[in-house]
Amino acid sequence: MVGGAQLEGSSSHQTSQVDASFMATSQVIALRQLAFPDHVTVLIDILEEFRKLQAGPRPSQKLLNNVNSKIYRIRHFVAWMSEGMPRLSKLKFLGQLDRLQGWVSHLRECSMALSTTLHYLKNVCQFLVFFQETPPTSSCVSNTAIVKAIRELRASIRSWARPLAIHAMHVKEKKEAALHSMEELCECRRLALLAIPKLLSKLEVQHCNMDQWKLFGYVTGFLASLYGHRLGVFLNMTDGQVTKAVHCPEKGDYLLKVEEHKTNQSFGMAKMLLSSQEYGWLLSIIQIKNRLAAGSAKSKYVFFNTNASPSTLLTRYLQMAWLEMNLRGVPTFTSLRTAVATFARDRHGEDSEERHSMARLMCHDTATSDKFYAMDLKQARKGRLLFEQAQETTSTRTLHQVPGSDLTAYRSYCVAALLIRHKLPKEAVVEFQVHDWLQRTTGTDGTTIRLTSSKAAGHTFTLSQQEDELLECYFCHVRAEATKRLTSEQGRFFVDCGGNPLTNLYADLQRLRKKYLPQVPGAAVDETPSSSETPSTSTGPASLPTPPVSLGKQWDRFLKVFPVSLRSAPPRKRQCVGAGFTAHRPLYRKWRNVQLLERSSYILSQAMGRQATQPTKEGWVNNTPSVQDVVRGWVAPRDPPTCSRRLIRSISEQRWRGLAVRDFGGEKGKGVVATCPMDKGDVVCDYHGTLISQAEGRLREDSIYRFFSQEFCIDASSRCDCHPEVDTYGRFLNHSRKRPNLKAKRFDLTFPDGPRPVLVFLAMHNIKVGEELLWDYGVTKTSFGGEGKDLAWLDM
Ligand SMILES: C[S@@+](CC[C@H](N)C(=O)[O-])C[C@H]1O[C@@H](n2cnc3c(N)ncnc32)[C@H](O)[C@@H]1O
Repeated sequence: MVGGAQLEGSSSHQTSQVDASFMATSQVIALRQLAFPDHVTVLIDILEEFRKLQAGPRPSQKLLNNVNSKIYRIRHFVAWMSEGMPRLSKLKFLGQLDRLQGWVSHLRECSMALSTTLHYLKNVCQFLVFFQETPPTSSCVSNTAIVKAIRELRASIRSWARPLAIHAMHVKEKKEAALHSMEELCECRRLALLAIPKLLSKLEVQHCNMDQWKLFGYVTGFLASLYGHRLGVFLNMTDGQVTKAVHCPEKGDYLLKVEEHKTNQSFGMAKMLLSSQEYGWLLSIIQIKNRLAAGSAKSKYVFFNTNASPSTLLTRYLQMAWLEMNLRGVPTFTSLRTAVATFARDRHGEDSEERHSMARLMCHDTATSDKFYAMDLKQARKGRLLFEQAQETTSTRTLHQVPGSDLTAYRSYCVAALLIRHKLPKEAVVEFQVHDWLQRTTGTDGTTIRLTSSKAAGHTFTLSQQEDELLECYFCHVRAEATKRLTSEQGRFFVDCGGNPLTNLYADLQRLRKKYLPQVPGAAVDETPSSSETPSTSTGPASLPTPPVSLGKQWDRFLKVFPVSLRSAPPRKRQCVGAGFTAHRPLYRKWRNVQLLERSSYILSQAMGRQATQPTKEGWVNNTPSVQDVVRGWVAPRDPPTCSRRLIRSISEQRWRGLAVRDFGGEKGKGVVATCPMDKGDVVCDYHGTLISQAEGRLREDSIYRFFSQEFCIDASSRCDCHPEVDTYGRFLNHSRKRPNLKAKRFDLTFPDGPRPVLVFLAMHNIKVGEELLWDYGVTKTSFGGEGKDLAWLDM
């Protein structure tokens, strides 16, 4: 028996390097150490051939390392199989089944990681397959023996699959438990923003190692929790790279590029866009270094050491800062990276362009991570949401648990932004159209909106990005919620909670005034809410001395601590106070209201089924909905969307809900977008025009607004005689072959003036606010003898 050192001293230089690193690991120490028969040249040759085949013509360093590891494992196998055997050059020992079984049991007995054992088995199996295909001429081992050996190894590999899967599950579980939350990452940056300037000023007055390390911890923690860069990126960041960062004077930011890091071969330089403040931190660190003793000043690295090398203890410094910030767990750069990459995937979707561009910035391989990332609660929740959304109807797609008063308050902020910040006259805000919103243009200085309705025509204003987001959120959620029950709407941007155009803007302003300026003497406070809206009861100054913004935050926290469910008991005063909610009464009242709403809807949903349930049977002791509560929540069932009476009315009056025409410009021109969520199967509108025969349709002058069905033609080239005052929607619907969300369906309806066929568009799946409505015109570039061969959009 020979020691491990002899195994290292193999003929190949590369192998010996790998062996050396392997020898350091406990698994190898646990493996029975055997002598590889170096004197058997046929073995050396065949191993060398195998190595070449595995490495291919131009192997990367990583591949070379992997191949060396493979060879190492095969050498171990050969050493085991050949030990004490005669005439080794005949290679008969390779087919010794009992020896092979002994080797497999030996692997099992060693305290190796499961995955490592599996590597041994797979590599040897691969080698034997290679051997079977290209046996050396001196080989006397029979093909049957090799086949049996391969079979034995494959059976072993299969038997490891299950324990390995269980092991992988445990690893994932551990990862789940260690994943930092998004709140932690944000909190880290918030606290770092406060701590870094203080540390910098302290270091300016007097240098102290502890402060310097903490500073490194805070700065790297800040950047890593945002960009998820590897430790190596911070270790290798040099003064030169900082001073050479690309500066954008207009925006005041800097693009910093770090050349040396683990994956620069695949991703190039690691990049970070820094604000001037963040960039200033790095410059200050460099200045601190230059003021210090010569040793540190020699270091070219930003996160310097007392000698010229980079600071190797950055992870320790990060952990020090983390501890000081009182955040959960013990972070490493890898754990922050995992969290950042997980949130990017959860937020933007697995295959989204946003996720991939974030991954490119953080030099991160999404394909590998998808294999190894743990599914966390948030992801599971998101998955559930997908299932729920797949079965969602408009009636269930509500802003759950957001009281009407809060929705109204949100609108008030939007109105106030336009009236007060942008100084728009009242009529302009009242007349602001959905169409104007959809036509807004985005430039470097913000989003510009041009008002077009007669009373407001000529008004133009520019919103900041934040204001744009505020209004977009209002449009997509609050307005969409308000208008969802309407059968048609007038296209005004600001509507009350019943979806009607808003006229009394001052009520909105008064509402805000009442919230924010309760003590202004003589401020005329209009106590009456606009007719169809709920007054904002929970936020009045008398009932709630704390500012309304913090109430919102408190409510979020309150809900987290005391989640509302059908069965949960309202929190007691002691519990509220214990959890830090001193002014708990309004929160408690709100909690009960939310539960009451949930319970009423539950009773209603039960009553729709076969067995109506009495509230008392649910075992609810208090906060039980009364008959009035339940009745209030009841909505009369709507006619099915395709009910002919309803269709005839909508077509005759050209009243369609949730549609707006948007000008996309260019070749595409106008199109129609949804301003309200729509459900699969919803009737969207008809293709409105003059019904003529196919033959007549062909005789008329060419038009892009003519619809040919198999039996008739609808001509929408000009406004129709029945609605000369409106631009009907159907004619503006654009085409998509690959992503249509509407399909055209023929209905035969009897109108007051007689029966006739109509073409109606139905939603093919649930449609979101802002989505363009598209249907497949049924033509491709090759249709009509290739007439449209130059029209790229036909195939899109
Ligand atoms: C029925 S009209 C649709 C409304 C039209 N976009 C407009 O502004 O009046 C059909 C014409 O719209 C244009 N169009 C339709 N779908 C398109 C698409 N996906 N991309 C570009 N142009 C499209 C083509 O010019 C087509 O002839």
